[in-house]
Amino acid sequence: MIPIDGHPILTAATMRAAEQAHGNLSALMAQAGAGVATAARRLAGASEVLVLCGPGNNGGDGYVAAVELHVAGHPVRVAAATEPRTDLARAARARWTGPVEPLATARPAPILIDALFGTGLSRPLDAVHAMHFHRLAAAARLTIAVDLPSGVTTDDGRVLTEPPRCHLTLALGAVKPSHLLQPAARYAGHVRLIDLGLSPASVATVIARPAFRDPGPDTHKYSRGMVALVGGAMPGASELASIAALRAGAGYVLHLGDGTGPPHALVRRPWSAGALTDPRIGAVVIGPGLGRDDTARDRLATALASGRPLVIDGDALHLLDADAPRSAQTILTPHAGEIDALFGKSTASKIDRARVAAARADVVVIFKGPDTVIAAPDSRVTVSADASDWLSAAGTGDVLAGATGAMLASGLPPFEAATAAVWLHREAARLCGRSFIADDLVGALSRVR
Ligand SMILES: NC(=O)C1=CN([C@@H]2O[C@H](COP(=O)(O)OP(=O)(O)OC[C@H]3O[C@@H](n4cnc5c(N)ncnc54)[C@H](O)[C@@H]3O)[C@@H](O)[C@H]2O)[C@H](O)CC1
Ligand SMILES: [K+]
Repeated sequence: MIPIDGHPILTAATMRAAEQAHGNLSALMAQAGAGVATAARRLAGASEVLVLCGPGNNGGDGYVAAVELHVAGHPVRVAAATEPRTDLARAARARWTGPVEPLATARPAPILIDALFGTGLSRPLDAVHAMHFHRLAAAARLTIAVDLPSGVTTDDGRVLTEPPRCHLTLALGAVKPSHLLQPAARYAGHVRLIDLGLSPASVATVIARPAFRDPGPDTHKYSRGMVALVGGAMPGASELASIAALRAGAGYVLHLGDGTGPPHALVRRPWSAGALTDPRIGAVVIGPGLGRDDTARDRLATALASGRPLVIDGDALHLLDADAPRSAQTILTPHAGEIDALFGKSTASKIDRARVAAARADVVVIFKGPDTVIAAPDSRVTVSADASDWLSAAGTGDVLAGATGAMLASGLPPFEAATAAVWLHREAARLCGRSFIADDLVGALSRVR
């Protein structure tokens, strides 16, 4: 049971390919079931465990876990709605010598293990089965999902049948997209990986603590990174982004636009057509508070023509031509509405949409949300889940844009800069606790760094 940070994300198809390449599915199931049993014993104390087993190999993992718990002397019962239908699950079922209670009449236990369906789920659950799954979960103190909470898809975060909210999901062999993507992810609770030794390769990974560029004895303010923030109609937003860039670690932040006041570390200059020609500018951030009028349009055109690495956010995303050729490294920071507006609506998974957008616009995309997906044109993807729900407040996007500018100006390549900023922003939100405002989040950036 290990943390998932930095681990590859596999779809159901790539998972099956990894299993086939391994060759010994029976050994994999034995390992998976043993891993589930070990985790359950660690968390259950002396409490009784009830394992719900489905018809496929997810159910097979459940039977193996039940046998392992029994052998270890742990009180355990099994319930199922249907007989096993795969050879592996039948073999696992045959090794369970205790009774199998019908799901509909199963007695609750304090610890519930959901081994009904995993990566093979192809349609909604039978309504009566779903009802009893909820009944048993409501009576349990702890619900542990094997591989996935039964009812969610594997690859795109969809919910076919609403499962109970599990406390823990044990991802078998690899993390799957639905462990991270909403709405499925909210049913998984904490996600931990059970390593099956598959070492699968994937260009998609779970976000991990980044390698920040910390200052050294030879560092000066420009080498730490100079960020220019292009202001506009609402200077409050671009100032917030400016201060976020400073707090995220930029050595010098220039705010180009109107506005006065603290902090005095922020250098303020009025906007001019030549404002972005300073060769020391390592990143330009444009969009927070820019407005969408002709002035905004002119400023965006100047920024795009400047050849400086760019972070394009907020209003600037509404003025951008996604298909125009790029003259510089570019990071876009759209939320779902902005992705729709820029690239058209789609029912594809958030990971696929971010990837398609990045390739089409030849940019790094930070597709924001409670499940933020960062994608590069070369199809690398990293997903940040478990963000604080309290980030749903005005100004938090401006803070991310500023932090992204700081990371880009520090010399990190765009994909790494975007990843570092998203991680920093998420951790800052964690430090802030509840009911914080964007200004608090800015302060927390320093504390996380
Ligand atoms: N990843 C690994 O290395 C290993 C994974 N294991 C486990 O195997 C499952 C996937 O098993 P599979 O048999 O392919 O699918 P499920 O058990 O999820 O589904 C069973 C079966 O049921 C049918 N079905 C689909 N949806 C429904 C429905 N709503 N109602 C009724 N029946 C349904 C369909 O025919 C499915 O095939 C994976 O998650 C792991 O838990 C192994 O342990 C080996 C190692
Ligand atoms: K399950």
